[in-house]
Amino acid sequence: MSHTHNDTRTAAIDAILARAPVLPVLAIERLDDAVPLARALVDGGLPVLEVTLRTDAALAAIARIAAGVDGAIVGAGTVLTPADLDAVADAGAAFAISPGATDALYTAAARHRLPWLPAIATASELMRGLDHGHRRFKFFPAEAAGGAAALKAFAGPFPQARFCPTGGIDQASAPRYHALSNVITVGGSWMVPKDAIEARDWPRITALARECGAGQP
Ligand SMILES: O=C(O)C(=O)C[C@H](O)[C@H](O)COP(=O)(O)O
Repeated sequence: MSHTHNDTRTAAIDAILARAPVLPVLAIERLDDAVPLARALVDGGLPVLEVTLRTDAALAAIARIAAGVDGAIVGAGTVLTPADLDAVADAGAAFAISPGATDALYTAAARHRLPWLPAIATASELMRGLDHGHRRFKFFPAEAAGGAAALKAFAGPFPQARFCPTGGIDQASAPRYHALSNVITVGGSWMVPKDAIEARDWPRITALARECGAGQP
């Protein structure tokens, strides 16, 4: 693969992820929640959304948000296979994120039009991703895999790599990641509590989203 293609891919991911300090990770059970939930987050200053493929409603939710929520940039999470990559692109996702990476996904993504963010948890996984020409990665599961200290340590040997840490992060721990130069944005679900979605308490979710941006440059 050419350098130009890799640089273009890196720039495409940066252009999306750098738009907000936090990337909400959503598991949408009721399809009718998709649009109001996305609107609540956009209103709270978090326009970039990761809808995980963990629920039956996920693909339709992505399609509805892509078509119906002004200002939202909706991507897909829990992309496990090349078939998932095709499915989320067809649904209208603007990007795709995986909780890890496989050779099959690296190969498929290299030919795919959709910007894709593979995940790593260790230096060796990161080196494999760099070998495939990637420079941007999800760091998952962030808190369990060493937290901000691990990402800070990656900056030494891997200065070209930047990350979206996700997994176990909350409002209290997010600043430790935001303080690192190799963090683009921080992913998580703390601003979308299950009980708030269940109760359709969209104002509460907007308020929690606003707190994610408070104190950000
Ligand atoms: O489903 C995927 O593709 C994942 O990678 C997992 C999610 O990103 C994390 O589970 C979100 O983390 P929490 O903020 O701890 O909820």
